[in-house]
Amino acid sequence: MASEKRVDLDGNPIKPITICMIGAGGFIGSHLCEKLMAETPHKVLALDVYNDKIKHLLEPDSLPWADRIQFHRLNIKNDSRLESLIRMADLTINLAAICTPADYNTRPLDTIYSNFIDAIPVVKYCSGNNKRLIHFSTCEVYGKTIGSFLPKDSPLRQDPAYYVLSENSSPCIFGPIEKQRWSYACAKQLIERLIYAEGAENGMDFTIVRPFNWIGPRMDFIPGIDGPSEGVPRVLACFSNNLLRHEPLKLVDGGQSQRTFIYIKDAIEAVLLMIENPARANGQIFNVGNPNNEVTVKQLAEMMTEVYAKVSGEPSLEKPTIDISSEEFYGVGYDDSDKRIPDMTIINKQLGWNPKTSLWDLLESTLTYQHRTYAEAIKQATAKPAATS
Ligand SMILES: NC(=O)c1ccc[n+]([C@@H]2O[C@H](COP(=O)([O-])OP(=O)(O)OC[C@H]3O[C@@H](n4cnc5c(N)ncnc54)[C@H](O)[C@@H]3O)[C@@H](O)[C@H]2O)c1
Ligand SMILES: O=c1ccn([C@@H]2O[C@H](COP(=O)(O)OP(=O)(O)O[C@H]3OC[C@@H](O)[C@H](O)[C@H]3O)[C@@H](O)[C@H]2O)c(=O)[nH]1
Repeated sequence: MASEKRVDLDGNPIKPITICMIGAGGFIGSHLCEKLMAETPHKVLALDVYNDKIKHLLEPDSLPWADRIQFHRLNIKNDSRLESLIRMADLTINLAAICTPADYNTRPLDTIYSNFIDAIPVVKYCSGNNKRLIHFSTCEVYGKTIGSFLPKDSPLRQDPAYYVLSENSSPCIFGPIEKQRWSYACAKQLIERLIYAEGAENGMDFTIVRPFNWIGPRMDFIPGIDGPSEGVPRVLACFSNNLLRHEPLKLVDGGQSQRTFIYIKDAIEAVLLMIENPARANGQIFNVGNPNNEVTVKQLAEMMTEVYAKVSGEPSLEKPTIDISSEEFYGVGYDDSDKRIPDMTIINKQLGWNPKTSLWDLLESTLTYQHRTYAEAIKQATAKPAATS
């Protein structure tokens, strides 16, 4: 637990602060709250429309950190309490967003409002009240790699200069407007520019985080169990759902896109360093990812199938994957990032941070959690229709 002796990276004692965390009830928020409660003396004002993923931190009242976390159920679109909560805190962390790709092309208005318009008051209140802001952006702001425009057989595709994504030098390359997939990336890019401008013109203290596919327990939902049956979560939950239901994993356009996946617990270490080392983090944009964990989506599906068989003790299907077109899976207007390797130079220099967990290990702990949490509920849900017929 928190001790007076905790020091920052420059050896100065860390003073307890109050954090206004918007979107605290989501995947990343729940892990960040857990870390802050278990390992620091900081207080959290946790804002969200939901609190299911942090219930274990809020109840019972006898929890050792009960007086350091306070949940406020509110929608930042239309709640006048927002400014006073930001004013009560030393630091605001904004995680609130629509951030599932299935929504970007089917609900582009909600996506743009959520990621740009709704974030504007948060930036304004922080700037106007001289409060520090840590804002969650995304690796999607890079869009496609320069290399993806080269001929397929060009040797330059192997040159990192054509695909490694660097905060201060890589361009942001999106598809045409009719490819509404990019509504999210574009809204995130504009809010980054607004925050950067508040820093440049009005001296606001800010840090921008660009997460590269953070994954782990409590990510999204399992359709039909703790989310809508027709809902499409991000790939970890889609594939977990298929494995739990003994269905083949669906590979969008053959699963050739590449991603680097990082364990949520590694990534949260980086966020804690940003929180506690403002002098090193202010004014920075940080990639947070694990460049060593790169796979194609097809390779991810194969590895998840193998790991799930191990942790569940159930044999895998003879044909564990099937191909599906992006139009059938996501609808019209979908497009994809081809490859995402984060440059780690800046975060390494400023915060001395490096990711640790291999893809196999993070999948093993995550799929153990998925199996323990959902296997029984799925069994019951799938048994029901048979029992009533
Ligand atoms: N998980 C990743 O790998 C990843 C990658 C890139 C970017 N990000 C960014 O990180 C942030 C958090 O992502 P996450 O994975 O935890 O997503 P999440 O959907 O689990 O969490 C977002 C939370 O924000 C809340 N929220 C949304 N709109 C709100 C509103 N108007 N008022 C109050 N609360 C609201 C939601 O209820 C949810 O609990 C997002 O900004 C996302 O764009 C995440
Ligand atoms: O069942 C599925 C689901 C997804 N996929 C593919 O898997 C890849 C990864 O999909 P995800 O749903 O995790 O989302 P993406 O990596 O494309 O975007 C994510 O990136 C970072 C964040 O900003 C967001 O959380 C989200 O936009 C995509 O190529 C997608 O087409 C499948 O092949 N099958």
